[in-house]
Amino acid sequence: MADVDTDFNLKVVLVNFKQCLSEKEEVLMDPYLTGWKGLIKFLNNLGAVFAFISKDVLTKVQIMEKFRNSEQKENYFSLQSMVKYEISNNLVDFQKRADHPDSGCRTILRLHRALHWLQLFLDGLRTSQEDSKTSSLCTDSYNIALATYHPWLIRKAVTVAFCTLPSRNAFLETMNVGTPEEAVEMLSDAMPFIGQGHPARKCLKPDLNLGPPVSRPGSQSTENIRIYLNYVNSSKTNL
Ligand SMILES: CCCCCCCC/C=C\CCCCCCCC(=O)N[C@@H](COP(=O)(O)O)[C@H](O)/C=C/CCCCCCCCCCCCC
Repeated sequence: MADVDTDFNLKVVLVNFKQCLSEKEEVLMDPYLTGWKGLIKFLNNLGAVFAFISKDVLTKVQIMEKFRNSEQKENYFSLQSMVKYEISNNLVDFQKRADHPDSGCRTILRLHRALHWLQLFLDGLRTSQEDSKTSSLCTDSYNIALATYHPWLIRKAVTVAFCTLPSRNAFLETMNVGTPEEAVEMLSDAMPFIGQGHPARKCLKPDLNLGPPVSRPGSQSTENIRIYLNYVNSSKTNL
């Protein structure tokens, strides 16, 4: 189960996400979840105001770890195998949260949206002026990537939490990759890869691009992925 200790190093987290992509262009679940556990460490260091966010992420990581420790673990080896398995076996609620309230498809979709927030936020941090407010950077990224999926109460709570964030430079230091300047340099190296490269194309894009279908056009796998992409892009995905 999720073992989330206290040290955080953004470089290590990014390496975990980079390792998500297999040679066959599958997104591998275990390094993906390890990457998330690294991010939880960071959230835990931000103090009590952020506890509700880190608890939500931890719950979602634990849902996925439970699948990976179950008899069906092979079906949850990658995001592609998960989509294939859950959709073929009617394990995803499409209309309302009902028989499968915590499906892997639903849970991963929420984690992916949050990674999109992270991508925007890190890019904002990297390209902003030294005196920029982290709360504004956070809010702007949140409004683009996540706010539409959250109810009013969560949006308000998040906005309040953002106001407690440290300054931009203090923030860059918490990455544990050296001085703020070195952190910016590291982010500059990492952003192309986050934006278009390995994990990005598969893990960080808001539309959850699952990459090339694992089998031929017209096959059942392709159809499953098409169904999942419709689910991701549908207006009802907040169920
Ligand atoms: C040194 C820079 C490194 C930055 C590292 C940042 C680390 C944090 C990374 C990501 C955090 C985002 C986590 C957000 C998860 C949101 C998942 C979600 O949408 N959950 C909602 C829906 O779930 P269900 O109820 O449908 O199961 C849930 O309702 C919301 C719960 C809590 C609110 C989440 C708000 C997220 C705001 C993102 C900001 C994170 C703050 C990070 C501060 C830098």
